[in-house]
Amino acid sequence: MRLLVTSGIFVSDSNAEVETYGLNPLSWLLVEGVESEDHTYQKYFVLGTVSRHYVEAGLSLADWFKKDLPAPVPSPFEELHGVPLVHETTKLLDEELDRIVNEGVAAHDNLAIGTIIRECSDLFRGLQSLTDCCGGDGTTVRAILKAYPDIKCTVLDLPKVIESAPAHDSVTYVAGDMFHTIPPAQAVMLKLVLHFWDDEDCVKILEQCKKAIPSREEGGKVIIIEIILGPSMGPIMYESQLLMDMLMMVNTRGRQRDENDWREIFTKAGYSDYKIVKKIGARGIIEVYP
Ligand SMILES: C[S@@+](CC[C@H](N)C(=O)[O-])C[C@H]1O[C@@H](n2cnc3c(N)ncnc32)[C@H](O)[C@@H]1O
Repeated sequence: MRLLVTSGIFVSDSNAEVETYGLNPLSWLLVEGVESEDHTYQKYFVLGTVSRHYVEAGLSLADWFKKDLPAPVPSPFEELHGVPLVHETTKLLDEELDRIVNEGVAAHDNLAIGTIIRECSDLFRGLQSLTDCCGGDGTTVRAILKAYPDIKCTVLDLPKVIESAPAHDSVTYVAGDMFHTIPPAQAVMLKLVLHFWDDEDCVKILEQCKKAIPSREEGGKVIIIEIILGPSMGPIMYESQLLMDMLMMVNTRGRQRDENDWREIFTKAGYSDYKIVKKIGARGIIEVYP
């Protein structure tokens, strides 16, 4: 417990007659069953990152760097274990790991959506329609609809995800492939999607988004919620961003990007302009205009 207190996971009250330990905001995230909009239970994200498979992939990084692997270069995880992470074949490696990772990614991705809706009210205000591209089971659009019930929301994801998504009167679910076509809307949202893909695939995804939205004058935009690497939010947030960059490098073909990287991708995909709406914690919100 002393080590965990020193590492910033718990607090202790050493003035008490008997030393007592308490939760801080970090360990609070590991408490299950909290009824609060902004609370998502992060146990599975932690279990994934400390799993044998993640750790072994991290340890294989030095060998991976020295290999002359043909493009598309597999991640160290894929090279070592033979299957990619967060993929339909991951369960062939280990069913329990696959379950933990899927739960962990969902918990991580839904962390702080309430804060984004509250802090960036202009992002969704006045929107007539929105497609959440790779929107999973629709958790994000359901949160948006609570605040903006008039937006016509569509969720695009792979067929196996859409099959098990809970029905909702105001949400249209579309099973498909974002590299092929994206359901049209005034705005397309990509929340924590592009960090899974290399630059070339990001350009392809953004080209499809551009086909799905109207002109800038008609309110067309792509909303991107991702890390924008850089020290502007202070050393702790920057370290978190860099650790997430390492996590993506070891386990996926993607990475985290700084503003220059983002600008280059937007330009290659044919967009005319972008605006960083806000940075909240380690993540940022970007609007990209056709
Ligand atoms: C990390 S999750 C995205 C997170 C989600 N936007 C959120 O914030 O909760 C990645 C999602 O992309 C979906 N996906 C992967 N490849 C896809 C494709 N080619 N077309 C559509 N969806 C895809 C996966 O099924 C998964 O639900």
